[in-house]
Amino acid sequence: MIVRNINDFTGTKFDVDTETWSSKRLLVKADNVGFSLHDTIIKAGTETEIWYKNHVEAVYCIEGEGEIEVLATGTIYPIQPGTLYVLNGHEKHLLRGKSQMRMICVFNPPTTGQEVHDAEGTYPLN
Ligand SMILES: CC(=O)NCC[C@H](N)C(=O)O
Repeated sequence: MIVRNINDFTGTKFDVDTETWSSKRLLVKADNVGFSLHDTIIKAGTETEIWYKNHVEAVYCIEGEGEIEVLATGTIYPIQPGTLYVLNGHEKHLLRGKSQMRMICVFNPPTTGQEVHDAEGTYPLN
């Protein structure tokens, strides 16, 4: 059994900060549970281009407002608390935070916990 508290992640190597988002990786590959679980903040007024070609990501918004644009189609979905989106087609997308958003993210396969997006918006397959 694993029991953790988000407060214990602040400033650790599993607390990753970038220009447009920060993310605490609460469960990672080394935990051997088959997925990773992240508590992510999308910063207000930001846009991030993302393409998880090696992962499926499920994202559940619990705070804030924003939108996701699917680049292949131009379709825009609003995001608000209670919205879930799942990138089960590895969709390349733009994620926009209108206000600061807090998202609970699940990755399969799991991340190591240190990932930041490369030039394509991708995380490597570890
Ligand atoms: C929602 C999203 O994809 N944000 C980017 C960061 C990612 N969730 C992560 O925690 O690595």
